[in-house]
Amino acid sequence: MTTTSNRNISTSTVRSSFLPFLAGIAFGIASSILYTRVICSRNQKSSSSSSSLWLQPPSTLPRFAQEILSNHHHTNTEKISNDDSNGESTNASSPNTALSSENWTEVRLREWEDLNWRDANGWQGRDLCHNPQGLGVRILHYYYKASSKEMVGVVWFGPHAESHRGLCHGGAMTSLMDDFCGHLAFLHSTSGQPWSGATVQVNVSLKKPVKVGSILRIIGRIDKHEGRKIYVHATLDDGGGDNNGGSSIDGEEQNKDPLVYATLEGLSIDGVKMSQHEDPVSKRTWEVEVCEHSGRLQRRDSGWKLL
Ligand SMILES: CCCCCCCCCCCCCC(=O)SCCNC(=O)CCNC(=O)[C@H](O)C(C)(C)COP(=O)(O)OP(=O)(O)OC[C@H]1O[C@@H](n2cnc3c(N)ncnc32)[C@H](O)[C@@H]1OP(=O)(O)O
Repeated sequence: MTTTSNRNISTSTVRSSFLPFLAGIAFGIASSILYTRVICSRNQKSSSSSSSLWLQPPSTLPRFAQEILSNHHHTNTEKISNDDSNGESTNASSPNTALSSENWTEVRLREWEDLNWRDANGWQGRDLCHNPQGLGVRILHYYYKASSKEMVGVVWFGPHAESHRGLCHGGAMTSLMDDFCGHLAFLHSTSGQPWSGATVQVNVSLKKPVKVGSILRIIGRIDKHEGRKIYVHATLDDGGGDNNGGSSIDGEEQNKDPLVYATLEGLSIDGVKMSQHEDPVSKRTWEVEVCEHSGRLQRRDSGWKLL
């Protein structure tokens, strides 16, 4: 009797202490599920709200960019030449009038577009300003006019160029200026040495903050060529006019002066050999051809013909 009642007591004691234990475990599991769900949904919300940060450049470009792109059609289907002066007008003109001429050539370097070729030929990363997947400052197009030593580009300032909230680093604007100065010098090199030249001075005046997501215009020219020194002046602006691609309320096109964000006084040195590589890639030259797809004049590096 005593043994049975002891057993009953101990069974009920075990039950009474085990049940709260089970309830505790169940509560723990339920709270951890709830916690995980709350955290997950928070993360989903934050990732979906921050996903706008990872947007690529808009598909509809501002009017000035559309004009730059559409005014460079060329109907000639012959190969032009690999000489700087051939196939291009000798009439120097101001940047704005020159933009409507057909003598600008789109600049295309293989290492900007063909990332497999880039990886296979000695580059170790991605170009700061020309990475097609880049989210910092990205030059979408460069056009060059040899006769007037001018270049114009369409630039997108992506989320990785940010410094102050919603605004871009001055360094992003300066990187762009450095690139512009270097490429203008590479395009106008008279040293006769292929693949040579370097930017040595970039004096950039930052005039106005650039918002993340902006699409702006970079436009400039070689001012002076003294010996090996190439002096470049450039402006980063909004292209003027109605930059949203629309028109004014009464339907008339607005014709505003460009809003200037930065200016450059730069210096490049012609004929500097920056790469120690001795291979066909480092001996590339420029070739001007008509693109068989777009019918536009293009200035391509001869690397497009290499394996
Ligand atoms: C066809 C395919 C094309 C492909 C294109 C690909 C594009 C890629 C490119 C993209 C580009 C993107 C942009 C980039 O990222 S370019 C990369 C960033 N730039 C650099 O890293 C350059 C660093 N600097 C140097 O390495 C040396 O200074 C160099 C090598 C340039 C000197 O060089 P070198 O030893 O040969 O020159 P020198 O000493 O005989 O001097 C010669 C003259 O120059 C004058 N001087 C020199 N430095 C300065 C200075 N700081 N300010 C004012 N003046 C200067 C000097 O007084 C002298 O003048 P003078 O006494 O004769 O009057």
